[in-house]
Amino acid sequence: MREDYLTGGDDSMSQAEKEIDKALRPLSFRDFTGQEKIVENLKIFVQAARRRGEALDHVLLHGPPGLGKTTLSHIIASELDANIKMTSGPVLDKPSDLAGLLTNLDRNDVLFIDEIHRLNPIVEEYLYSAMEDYKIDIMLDSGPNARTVQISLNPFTLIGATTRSGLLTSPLRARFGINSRLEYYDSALLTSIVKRSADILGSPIHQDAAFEIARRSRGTPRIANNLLRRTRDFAQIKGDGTITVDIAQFALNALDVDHNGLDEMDNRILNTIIDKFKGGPVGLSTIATACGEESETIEEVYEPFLIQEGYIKRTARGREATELAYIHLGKIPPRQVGTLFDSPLS
Ligand SMILES: Nc1ncnc2c1ncn2[C@@H]1O[C@H](COP(=O)(O)OP(=O)(O)OP(=O)(O)O)[C@@H](O)[C@H]1O
Ligand SMILES: [Mg+2]
Repeated sequence: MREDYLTGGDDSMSQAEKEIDKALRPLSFRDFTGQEKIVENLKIFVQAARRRGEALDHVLLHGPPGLGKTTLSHIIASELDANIKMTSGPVLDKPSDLAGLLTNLDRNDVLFIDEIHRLNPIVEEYLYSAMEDYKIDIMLDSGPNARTVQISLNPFTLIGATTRSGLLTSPLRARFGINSRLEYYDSALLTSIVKRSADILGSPIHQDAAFEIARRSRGTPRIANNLLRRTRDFAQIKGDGTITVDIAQFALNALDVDHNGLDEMDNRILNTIIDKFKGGPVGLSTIATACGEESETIEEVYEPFLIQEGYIKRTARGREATELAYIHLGKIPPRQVGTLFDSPLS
């Protein structure tokens, strides 16, 4: 499989970190832990497409960051024995950027478009005929001589990834034959991911330590791997290199990951809703301003997990803190405050 990166990559990571990240990335369906139903289906679709010698149907992968959308896309291409070209929505400025990519695809190759919800609408429209009929219009010349010709493309598979499937237009969404939503991972799955990663890094880890990291990773493999790497640093400096549960707890506390796995921003969001807005309901942009974070980031990264774990509720009037959020922060939920003062004698 050949991989072409047309995006700049994540500049926030050092070269060494990128290398580690690459080493930890599962390369086949077999290495990919969890998301069982999605993987089982994809295996069948990939096998069937291969048997027919056809391109796999277009695939949309959506779900919160760090759950394995990019990883799965690479795996799909590799299992198809196809090349993968990678780009992302905001990078494709005009139709000609997309045309350049599409005309360079070999038969049955994969084109991966990350953040597909951020495609320019003109580029998006241009994509429709490419996805549907493997055909695009190309503009020749300009001015009075301008004319368009239609050219045929090699059959290809588009894999689109997004953290915000709600922002996709319905015509685009309808053009994906396979549509999969990745879910948060449970602690057992994350424990095995942590153990596999520790193994690759050559770091001895105790089972209860792997579980501790897993359970405090917000259901997300990327976070689990990051916490493992940082914990490994603590184990090497403060211990003998073995990651024990004591080291894991020490490291996680030092990293501001609380006992339920909520990080500093999660807690700031909950504290804000409760202390500044009486528990809500309060609008997203108001929370964002009060927390000093982008609304988009809160909605994409923090909120889905806080909702899934039952700390906040989304109502028509905004976000509300639940009783669990009060208890988590050691505060008295409003309903109980009422009952404290409602003396049965009065
Ligand atoms: N199922 C899995 N098993 C093992 N490791 C995984 C799994 N899913 C993800 N990972 C690890 O987590 C990291 C993040 O995954 P990936 O980059 O695929 O997430 P993503 O969904 O594309 O995130 P984003 O929305 O931020 O682009 C990968 O580098 C990989 O090492
Ligand atoms: Mg990704």
